[in-house]
Amino acid sequence: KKKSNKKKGIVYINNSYPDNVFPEGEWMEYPLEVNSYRTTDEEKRYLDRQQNNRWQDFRKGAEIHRRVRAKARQNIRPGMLMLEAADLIENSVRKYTGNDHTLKQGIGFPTGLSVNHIAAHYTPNSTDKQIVKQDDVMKIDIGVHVNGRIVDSAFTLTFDDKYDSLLTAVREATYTGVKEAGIDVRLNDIGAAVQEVMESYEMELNGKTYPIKCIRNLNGHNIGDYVIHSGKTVPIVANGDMTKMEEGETFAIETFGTTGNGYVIGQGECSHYALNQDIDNIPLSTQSAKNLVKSIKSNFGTLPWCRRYLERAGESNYLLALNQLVRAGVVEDYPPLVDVAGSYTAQFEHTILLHPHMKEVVSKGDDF
Ligand SMILES: COc1ccc(Cn2nnc3c2[C@](C)(O)CC[C@@H]3OC(=O)NC(C)C)cc1
Ligand SMILES: [Co+2]
Repeated sequence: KKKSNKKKGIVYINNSYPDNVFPEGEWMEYPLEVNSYRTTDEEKRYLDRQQNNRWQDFRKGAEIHRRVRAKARQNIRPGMLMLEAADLIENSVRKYTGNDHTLKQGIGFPTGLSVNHIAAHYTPNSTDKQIVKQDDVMKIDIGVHVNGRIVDSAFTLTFDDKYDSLLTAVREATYTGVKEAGIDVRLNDIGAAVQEVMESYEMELNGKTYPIKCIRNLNGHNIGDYVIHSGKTVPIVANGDMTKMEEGETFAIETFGTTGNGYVIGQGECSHYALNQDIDNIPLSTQSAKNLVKSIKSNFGTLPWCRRYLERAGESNYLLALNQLVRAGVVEDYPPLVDVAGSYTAQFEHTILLHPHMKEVVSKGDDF
């Protein structure tokens, strides 16, 4: 008799998909007729089938992502601690993946809950007393990974419809980026198309009119196995980058709109970190630093993590050693990225898969 894998409160997603075939995302034609002289449609489909396990991993992660973000939208409310909001999201991912931050499947990166002028890379540390407020513009950026295939998708949550034109501007700009993306498309052209849509919007707030700008130093990015940012950045303004997207690549297409300067700087207490690649021969001066690297490698590998996850993995009094690792270049720190105080920033993001024959918006849902 098969041992039931139903531990208390865990609903493995596999029970819903016993044949391990997961729902496909939204299929889109490529904008450019991909130079088909290279391969026939038959060859393209054959090529695609070779990566089926990889595509299934992304689709499983995306199905979990849709369920988790729906729960977030239904349950996050003003008056709640940011810590409670983060736990709600992270426990939901853990419920569907049945593990806890193993390298097999689970949380893909720290749950982003950046509000208002803070655009990205904020998640509460354990001592954080911040409360969700009625007027907040909260960017909920959730990562789910299955075998290192990271689904990176985000939306902006508000509790007041006065921000709706900012959210519409960013949602339409992200949809434009998703539509323009494709094999052989130049990254610059995506940025230009996004910028044109974003900057055609304005927001009326407390009797003042704000033009909506792109945050020009935030970008989308390609995604590698266990690597959230694997080298290519997708600009959200025209930036002259003639690099092309390539077949088989995975991209996080994200745009950020703002009523502020349209430029972010790193500021405030850091929560987000990730092991850098090729760090094995960087000399470490203290035993505590050496022990901490071992713990980070075995818990997260090169996946991004935050202080709460390190504590959950059993580390304490780690801050001095962590700062040594950051100074040595072994660990990268990602402080909160902020526009000017008093400004409002919004984000929408999807993960897209560049199959040989078609583009799949794998994180697409009926919400965005
Ligand atoms: C350490 O935890 C993380 C989590 C997610 C990412 C994924 N990412 N990589 N770059 C970015 C991102 C975010 C979090 O999506 C949003 C914006 C940011 O864009 C950007 O251009 N940033 C600078 C180069 C200025 C990276 C690290
Ligand atoms: Co993201």
